[in-house]
Amino acid sequence: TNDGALLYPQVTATRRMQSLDGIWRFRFDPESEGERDGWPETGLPDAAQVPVPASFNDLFTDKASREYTGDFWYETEFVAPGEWRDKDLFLRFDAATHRADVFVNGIPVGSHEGGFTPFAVRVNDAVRWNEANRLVVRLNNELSHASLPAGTTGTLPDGTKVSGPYFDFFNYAGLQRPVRLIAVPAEAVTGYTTTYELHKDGSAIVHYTVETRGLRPEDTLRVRLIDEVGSVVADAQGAEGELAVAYARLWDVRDAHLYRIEFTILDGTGNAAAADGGVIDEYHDEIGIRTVEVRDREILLNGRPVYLRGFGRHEDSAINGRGENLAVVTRDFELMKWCGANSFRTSHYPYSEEELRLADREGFLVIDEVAAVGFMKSLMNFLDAAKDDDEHRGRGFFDDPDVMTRTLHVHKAALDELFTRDRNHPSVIMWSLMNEPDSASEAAVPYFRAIFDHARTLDPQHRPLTYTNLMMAAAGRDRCHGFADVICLNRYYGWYVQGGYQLSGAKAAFMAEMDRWMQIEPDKPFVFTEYGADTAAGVHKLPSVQWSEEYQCEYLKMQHEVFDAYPAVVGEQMWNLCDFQTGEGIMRVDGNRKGAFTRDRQPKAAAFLLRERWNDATRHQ
Ligand SMILES: CCC[C@@H]1NC[C@@H](O)[C@H](O)[C@H]1C(=O)O
Repeated sequence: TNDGALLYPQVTATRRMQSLDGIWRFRFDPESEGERDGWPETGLPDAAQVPVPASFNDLFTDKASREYTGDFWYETEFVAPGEWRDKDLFLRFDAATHRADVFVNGIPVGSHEGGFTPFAVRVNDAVRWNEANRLVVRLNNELSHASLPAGTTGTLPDGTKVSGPYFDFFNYAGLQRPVRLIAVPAEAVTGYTTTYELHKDGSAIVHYTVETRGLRPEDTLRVRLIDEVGSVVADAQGAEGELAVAYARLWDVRDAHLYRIEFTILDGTGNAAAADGGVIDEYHDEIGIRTVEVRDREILLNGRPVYLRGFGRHEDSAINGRGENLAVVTRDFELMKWCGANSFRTSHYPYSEEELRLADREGFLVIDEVAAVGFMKSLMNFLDAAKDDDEHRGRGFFDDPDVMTRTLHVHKAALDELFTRDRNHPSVIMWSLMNEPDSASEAAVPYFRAIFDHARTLDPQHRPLTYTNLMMAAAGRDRCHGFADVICLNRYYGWYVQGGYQLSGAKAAFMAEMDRWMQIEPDKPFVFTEYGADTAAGVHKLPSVQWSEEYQCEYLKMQHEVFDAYPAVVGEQMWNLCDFQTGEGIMRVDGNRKGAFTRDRQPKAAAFLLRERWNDATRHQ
C-alpha cells in the first residue's frame, strides 16, 4: 500500500512518527504452527529477546539458531495515540527479510515479499486507540529460484531445513532495518518524481510530478524549492510542473549541493482553522540538481565525464549481521573518503535509505542494485558453479520453466519498489538489474529482454541500466550484453584463474579478453564492478603467496595496469571494501577475505595502495 507511508518517514506539521526499535520477543517456528497455535492473538510462547533492527543469526551460541531456515516470529506492543485517530496509521517496515506477514491484535494487516525495500500496512481498523496493541510479525528466510536473492532450500536427515544460497554472502535475516508507527493525513502527498534540465547560463529547470491521494479540487498543491541558506528559489503549483532556478548549485561528484523540495497541500475552502494555517499535508525531501547520461563511451555527470573509483560493499558487521548500524555506515564512508573513492555499488541488494541519504550528502556515485543475485546455480562459494541441486538437476538457472513466470514476477516487483524508493536520489546514477547471472545461456535472453524492457519504464530520469557479468560469461560467451547501457565486469584474473606465480599469464589472458570486448562492444563504456583477492590480514610473505597482503597488492597493481590500458574503462570498484560474512565453506575463512579493510574496518596494505592510486590528482577526475 503506497498511501504516503512509503515516502521516507518524517515528522512535519501534519505527519507523526514513533520508533518501535528496541528489544522485541522472538522465536523460531520450524513446523510453521504459530498461526494455527494462535500466536498472532496470544503472543509468542517461550520467547527469546532480540534487538530490532538486527539480523537474528549472530546473536545466539548454537548452530541451529545461526543457520535456522524457515518461519520465525517477532512480537512487540505499541500504543496508538488518540490524537492521531483522524489520520491514517501505518506500520512501516524499512526491511523484513526475506518476507513477512503482519498481525495487529491477532488481525492480519498485510504481507510483503522481499527483504530490502520498505513496506507499510494501514492499521486503523485493527488498533485500540490510547491502549497497548499487540504487534506480531511472521518472517521467513527460505530461498528458491523465485526469491531475490536466489538459492534453494534443502533438508538435513532429521528434516531440518537448510539454506542453499547461490550467492557469496551469509543469508542473514530478520527485522534488519527500523520499524516505525507513522500517521499520515487522509489527504496526502504519496510520492513524487524529478528530472533536470541544465542551461549554459547556469540556470536549471526542475521538472516535477507529485502523486497524491484524496486531493480535493478546491485545495491547492504548492511546491517550493529552498536552497542551502533557506531561501525559496522557486515555487509552483499543481501535480506537475517546473521549478526554474536562476543560479543552480549543481550536485556534483564529491561536491554535493542539495535543495529542499517542499510539498504542501493547502485548504482551498478558505475556512481553514487559523491554527494550522490551512495546511492539510506537508512533506519535504532533499534533491540534487544534476544530470546523468551515457554518451561517446563516457558516463557524463552534468555533461562532464566521470571516472568511478570505489568499491563493492555489503551491509555487514559483527553481531548485527546485515542489521542497520549507522556507526558502521559512517565509518565505511570515512574509509571510502580516506581512500579517495567517489562511488560504490549496493552489492547485492538495495541498501538502507539512510545509506543513500548519506551518499547524497557526500556526493558519492551509486550503482543501485536490486537483490537479483544467484541467477547462476553456484553453491558453496562458486566451487560448484552450475552444480545442480535435486529439484533442478541438469538445467541452467534460466532453463527452469518457472523462471519466466514466478522469478520474473518477483524480480519486476522488486524493481518497481526499488525505483519508487530511490528514483529521486542524486547519488543514484545507474541501476544494476542483476549480479552475475548466467548470461551465457540462450535461455537468459528472453528473460533479460523482459526485465530490461520493464526497467526502462520505471525511471523518469532514464539513468543507465546494467548488470554485472562474470567470467563464466566472458567476451564471446555472454549473450545479453546488448541490453546494457554500460558493460560492468566482475573479473578475477590472478585470483580464481592463473593466481600467484602465474600473475603474468593472468594479465595476458585478461587483456586478451578485453581486446575481444573492445570488438564486441566498441561504443559502450566499461566499469569493473568487481576485482579482488582473498587476503588474511596480517599474513606477510616475501616473495608473496596468495592470501598474503603482499599478493593482494601485486594483484591490484596488475588489474590497474590493465584498466589503464583501455580508454573504454570509466570505472573501477574493488571487491570488497571490507571482509564480510558468507556461508561456511572450504574457500571461506569465517567469511570472504577480499576486503581492503578487515570486517572491523581496519586497513590491510591494499587500502594504502588504493589511497595512493585514487588520491593521485594527476589521474582521472
Ligand atoms: C566468481 C565471482 C566472484 C564473486 N562475485 C560475487 C561476489 O558476491 C562474491 O563475493 C565474489 C567472490 O567470490 O569473492
